[in-house]
Amino acid sequence: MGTIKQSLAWWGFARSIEPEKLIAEAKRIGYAGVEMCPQELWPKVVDAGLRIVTMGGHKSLTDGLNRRENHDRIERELKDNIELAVKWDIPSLIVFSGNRGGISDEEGLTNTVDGLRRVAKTAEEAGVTLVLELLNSKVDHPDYQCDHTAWGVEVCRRVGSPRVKLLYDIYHMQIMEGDIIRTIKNHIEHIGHFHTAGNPGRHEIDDSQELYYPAIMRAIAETNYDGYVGQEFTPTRDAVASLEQAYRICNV
Ligand SMILES: O=C(O)C(=O)CO
Repeated sequence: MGTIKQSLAWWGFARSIEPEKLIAEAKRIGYAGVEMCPQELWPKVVDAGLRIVTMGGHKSLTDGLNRRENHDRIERELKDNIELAVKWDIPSLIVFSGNRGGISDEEGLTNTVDGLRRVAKTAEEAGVTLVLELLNSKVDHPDYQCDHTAWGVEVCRRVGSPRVKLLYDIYHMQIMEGDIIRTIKNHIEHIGHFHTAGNPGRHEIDDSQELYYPAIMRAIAETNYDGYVGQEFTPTRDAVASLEQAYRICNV
C-alpha cells in the first residue's frame, strides 16, 4: 500500500459498471473511498468498508458563491450538508465559485470569501473541509470563475480557515496553467483534495496522454499531504481495468 489514499469519482465509472460491482471492485483494488455517489448507495459503500470521501456541498457549479444573492441559499445548503457529512463521516464538501456572468474577478473574489466566511466556523466545529473546486473554463466549464490557482489561493487566504481549502483538479489545471508540480508544492497548505484525469480527453491517466502521474503523485506524497486523490475520468476501455491501472500509477 502506497502513501496516497485514493478514491474514485462515481460519475466517471458508474455509467459502465453496476453500482454493487463498482463498490466491490473499488474495495478489491485498494481504493479507500468513493466520491459524489448517490445518497441511496451510501449504506452499501460504508458496509463495503469504503469511505464516502466527497459530496457536493451546494447547488450549483454555474450559480455559486461569487453572487451575494446566492449566499442565503448556499449557507442553508452547506449547513445541512455539513450535518450529513458528520453523520456519514464524509471529510470534504465540494463548493463552487459559479460562472463569472460579467462579475469581475475582484468582485467575485470578495463575494466568494464573504460567502465562505458565513459557514467556515460551522465547518471548523464539525471537522468537515469545504473544498473550492478549480475547473478549466477553456474546454469543459466556460466562464467558470475559479479557474486559476492564484484566485483560489487568495480566496483561502482571505477566509483564513483551516477548513476552507482548494480542490486542485490536476486535469483542469493542466488545461489552464500547466506547471502542475511546482504549483502543488507552492500551495499545498491550501489544497484539501485532488482530482485526476488524462489530458487531453479526460480519460485514462496512462501514457496515452501528456501528464506524468507517477511524478505528480510522488511530489504530492513528499509534501506529507494526508488527504485523498480522486480518480475522475471516463474510461475508454474496460472500466475496472482502467481503475486498476490508475490505482497502480498513483500508488507511489
Ligand atoms: O468537471 C468537473 O471536474 C466537475 O466536477 C464537474 O462536475
